[in-house]
Amino acid sequence: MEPGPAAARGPGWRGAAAPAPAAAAAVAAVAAVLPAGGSGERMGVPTPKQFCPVLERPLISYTLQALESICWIKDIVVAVTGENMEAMKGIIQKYQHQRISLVTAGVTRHRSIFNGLKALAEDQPDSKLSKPEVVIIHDAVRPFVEEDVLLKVVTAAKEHGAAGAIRPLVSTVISPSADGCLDHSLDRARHRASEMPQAFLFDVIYEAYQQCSDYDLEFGTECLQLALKYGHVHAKLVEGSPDLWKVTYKRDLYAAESIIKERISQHICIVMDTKDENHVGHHLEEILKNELNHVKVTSGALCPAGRDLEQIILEQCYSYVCVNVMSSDFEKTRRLLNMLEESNLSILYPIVVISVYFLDYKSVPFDQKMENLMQIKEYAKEVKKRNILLCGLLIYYPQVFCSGKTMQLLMEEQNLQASLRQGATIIATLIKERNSGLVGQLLVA
Ligand SMILES: Nc1ccn([C@@H]2O[C@H](COP(=O)(O)OP(=O)(O)OP(=O)(O)O)[C@@H](O)[C@H]2O)c(=O)n1
Ligand SMILES: O=P(O)(O)OC[C@@H](O)[C@@H](O)[C@@H](O)CO
Repeated sequence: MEPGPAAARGPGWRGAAAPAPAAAAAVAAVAAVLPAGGSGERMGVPTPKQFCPVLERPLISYTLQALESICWIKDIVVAVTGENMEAMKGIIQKYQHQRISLVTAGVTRHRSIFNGLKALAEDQPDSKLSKPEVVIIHDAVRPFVEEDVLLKVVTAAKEHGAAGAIRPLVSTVISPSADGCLDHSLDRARHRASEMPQAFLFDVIYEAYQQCSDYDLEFGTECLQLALKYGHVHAKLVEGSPDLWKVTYKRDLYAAESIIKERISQHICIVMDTKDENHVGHHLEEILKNELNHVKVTSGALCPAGRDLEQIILEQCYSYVCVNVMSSDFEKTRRLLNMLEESNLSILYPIVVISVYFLDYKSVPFDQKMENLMQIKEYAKEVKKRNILLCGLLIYYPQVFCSGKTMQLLMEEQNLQASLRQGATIIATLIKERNSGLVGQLLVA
């Protein structure tokens, strides 16, 4: 077994690990076993699905991050095949996962889980981990597991001996006859789908696996059934959320990527160095707030010393709009990128940085400014290596607003509003899609 290094953090992590909720603190010790030794045949690709990339990061890393962000889970045991052991160690190292121990998977899911439990049992010669009171079993390919459902199944397992998450059935379950016709169907309203996480008093599930028949180890798919059959324990069933589904087919990877993109696009920070309420950046901020319901739009300054910006970075914001007015240099953007790189924020999720230039590109000669703006291509290539997606956005900002010539002011006001609305639409799309194919591009509103 290989313990892993210190952890990286992602959305949902708030600085020092949150204190354990009272109910969890009532459980003496909790560990988790993650079966991750499958081949992912139904995914239809050579790479086992737990290692398939989602936003250029292996799927299993999201599940590890979800579990390691919960401070009352003391140890996480992951079962992987021998041929994937080095790859798994590399993932733990790259994403700085913590409290991870690796064991060799079995040829079936139940055998993998059993190997994970043996690592936690103190009756094994090479066991380095202490036996938990309660053990969580969770498929490594179910990345969207939240603390509340884990706490519910752990608390229920302490009382009942076993507990598992369930979901309403989407399709009706039927039983075919030998000749391939309908024999009977089950009343869908009286049945549920068994999902994960599940939790057990360690002794209940470990003894069940030790008594388990070879047939059950080979063909079984339900841990709760083992606790019932061999331990006479009727597991408590806990309603789970829709996001607990198991990534099984390719479509599930697309769904997982969409959910992750949606989650990290919920907060946009407008970076500008002014408190002037009439600053055009504040108009852009207002339009973004109106365009994007349920998205938090805040503003942060790079100086003095970017203190409030540092707080926004700590709050795990992954989307930044850096506002430059009547300038085409990179100084502001460069300083923002330096702060983001120092924060290590982009280890877990791609950060989008949009460098916005308000320029009167209809009346100001383009040559010099354009040359500066084209630097973005090279700069973007550089920061892409650190998972930062940088692109530029040119928003038409008539000079009349600077010279204050009121006679044209009204005429140009509508043009500016149109540009700001189009700019906000482009910003929203770039942040939502997080398409690495657009890095280094200069878009025009
Ligand atoms: N011998 C096995 C088989 C499966 N699993 C794990 O059990 C979980 C759920 O299993 P499943 O979705 O069936 O994964 P695969 O067996 O990889 O998928 P398939 O049946 O499509 O091959 C996955 O995290 C998988 O890696 C495991 O640890 N050991
Ligand atoms: O059979 P699979 O390996 O695809 O899935 C294993 C489990 O996730 C599945 O059986 C759930 O119903 C929970 O027990």
